[in-house]
Amino acid sequence: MSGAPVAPHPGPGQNSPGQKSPTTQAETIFEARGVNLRFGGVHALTDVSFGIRKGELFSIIGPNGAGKTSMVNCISGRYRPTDGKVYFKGRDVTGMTPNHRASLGIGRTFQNLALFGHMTVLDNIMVGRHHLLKNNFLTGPLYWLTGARKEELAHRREVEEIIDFLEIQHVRKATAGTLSYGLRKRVELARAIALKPDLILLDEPMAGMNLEEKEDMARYIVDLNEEFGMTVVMIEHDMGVVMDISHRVMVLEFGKKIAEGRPEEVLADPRVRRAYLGEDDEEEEPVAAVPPARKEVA
Ligand SMILES: Nc1ncnc2c1ncn2[C@@H]1O[C@H](COP(=O)(O)OP(=O)(O)OP(=O)(O)O)[C@@H](O)[C@H]1O
Repeated sequence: MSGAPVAPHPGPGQNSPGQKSPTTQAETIFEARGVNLRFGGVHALTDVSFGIRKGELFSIIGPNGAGKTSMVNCISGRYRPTDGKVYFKGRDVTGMTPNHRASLGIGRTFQNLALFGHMTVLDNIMVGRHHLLKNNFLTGPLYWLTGARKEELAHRREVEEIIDFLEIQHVRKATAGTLSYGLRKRVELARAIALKPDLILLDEPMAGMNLEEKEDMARYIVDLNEEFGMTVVMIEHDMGVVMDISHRVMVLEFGKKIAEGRPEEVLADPRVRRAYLGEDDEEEEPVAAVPPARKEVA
């Protein structure tokens, strides 16, 4: 375990009555310690520390340029912190490549769609699952003897389950590039789930969606978290959705963490109101009307 920090977070009593509590005595699945990230003179992240609990739906919010994508890239391995450490399942993964981290269980979707537009939905979802297959080109010729066929069938079954879960059966044979934006986002999510990550990073999963598409996507994300048991880390600009479905929220501003906590705590935080939402201290209005859907789901 290399002296890694897997201290349990304080759990009981942290959540509102009735709210599902994955955080109760949950272990930390990811931890950032003193992360700094610089691009020349730009300080994208300054001394950011936080922990994500196993089974949690954790959101990162902040104004444009606050460092949200930079932080997610430090989790996925796309960026390496200039200083500081990141830990996944108790292992120091700071120096690991994105592929290595993916093989340990970190999956992601992108802010801008990254599908193969000329391939079918099914093929897009199958891509990348190869590292999950035990049989390879050496055992391939012994297809009927080595269990490769059985493995392929099981593999397809799982992909079909994901297709059912995201309700994209009707487009499974369609070319990805021909689909509506909302559907393509869903296919991208399907592909990320197909890698069976323990922690999934969702970069603006609802960007560019209409209200109905957003509601659908929010439901899929909650189900993914609750039914598939995946830890979810989400960047999302739609505050209503973030506050509605997240267990905890971290707020960044100019690359620094200015708040972290349950949605209601973050909403009430004067620094968040002032800095992120541009409100005066005297302002009495609530920051957002937040329907308690998350609590009903529980
Ligand atoms: N590859 C890069 N090279 C240079 N500067 C970068 C790079 N990536 C991010 N930055 C800078 O780091 C800062 C944080 O950017 P980042 O994209 O992480 O913010 P963000 O909160 O995700 O913003 P947005 O909401 O607009 O996507 C910005 O000043 C940005 O210009």
